[in-house]
Amino acid sequence: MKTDPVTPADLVRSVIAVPPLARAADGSADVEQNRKIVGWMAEGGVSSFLYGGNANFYHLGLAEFPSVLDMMVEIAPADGWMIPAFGPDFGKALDQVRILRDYDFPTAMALPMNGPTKPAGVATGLRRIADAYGRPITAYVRAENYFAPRDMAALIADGVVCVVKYAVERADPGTDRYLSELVEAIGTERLVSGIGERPAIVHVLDFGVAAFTSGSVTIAPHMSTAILKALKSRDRQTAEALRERFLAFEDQRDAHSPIVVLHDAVQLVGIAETGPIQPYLANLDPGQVAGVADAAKALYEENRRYLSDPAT
Ligand SMILES: N[C@@H](CC=O)C(=O)O
Repeated sequence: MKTDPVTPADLVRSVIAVPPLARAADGSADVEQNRKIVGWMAEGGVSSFLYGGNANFYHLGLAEFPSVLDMMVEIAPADGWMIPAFGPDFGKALDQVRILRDYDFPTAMALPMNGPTKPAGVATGLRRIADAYGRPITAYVRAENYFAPRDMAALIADGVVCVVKYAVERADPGTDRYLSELVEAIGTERLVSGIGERPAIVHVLDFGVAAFTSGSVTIAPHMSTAILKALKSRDRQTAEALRERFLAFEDQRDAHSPIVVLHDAVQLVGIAETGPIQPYLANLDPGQVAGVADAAKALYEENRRYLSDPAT
């Protein structure tokens, strides 16, 4: 498992997978099923695994936190970069990074707080959390002006933040003044696109961000890895043709909850038993299952076809 400090090169060596967290029927994190998920992605060229939103870390309590971190260490591939998350509120974040100090993860991600915040307060909070952790943290922005670009530049310059995951959704990802301001303030080498395959091409090729995170890579790791490869060689046409195959599944995720659909889809296609999702989320409603299963199986099948013949 990677334990040395994060460098810009780490961000581009693999798609940064954001997998679900499989749980056993009793609700405990299931080591063997999570190992299967990681192993499947590793076969597809993935070596970076971020346990954050899709693993529903938002609702992970303090008491369970160490056992889930232990599991991440246990299932990490030899060359794997495992990134846990903490938060989203400041108090839980501080408590969790005190636990994280006992582990060798080189960074951990601050989940974005979807509640009362001010940009200056977020900047101060991230600085205090990183101080308590004693290591640089990964920042995650999902909402316009969550933090000020100039504050983020200072946090990076001071070694407080080592990666920024950008996930503000736009109808047209090519029109994004906040992202432009962020690029202007912090550059691109520590900035990753954080909304999966859909906006990744525009973020990487047009805004210059370094790489991208993905949930659907859990279903189709070989094709997602191929998108990263195409982006690295600035082959937009290949990247777009591959991305097209993800969209029906991404539509299901957008329609019913990206986290829940991914969690249940991994089981529906037979990669692993993901089991019950932690409240306050809930598994798919019965009426949603058929549509999700169809789209997930189609994506999984596209990946299998790609694997047997990348030219198709
Ligand atoms: N939210 C995106 C990327 C992960 O953070 C996804 O699930 O595809």
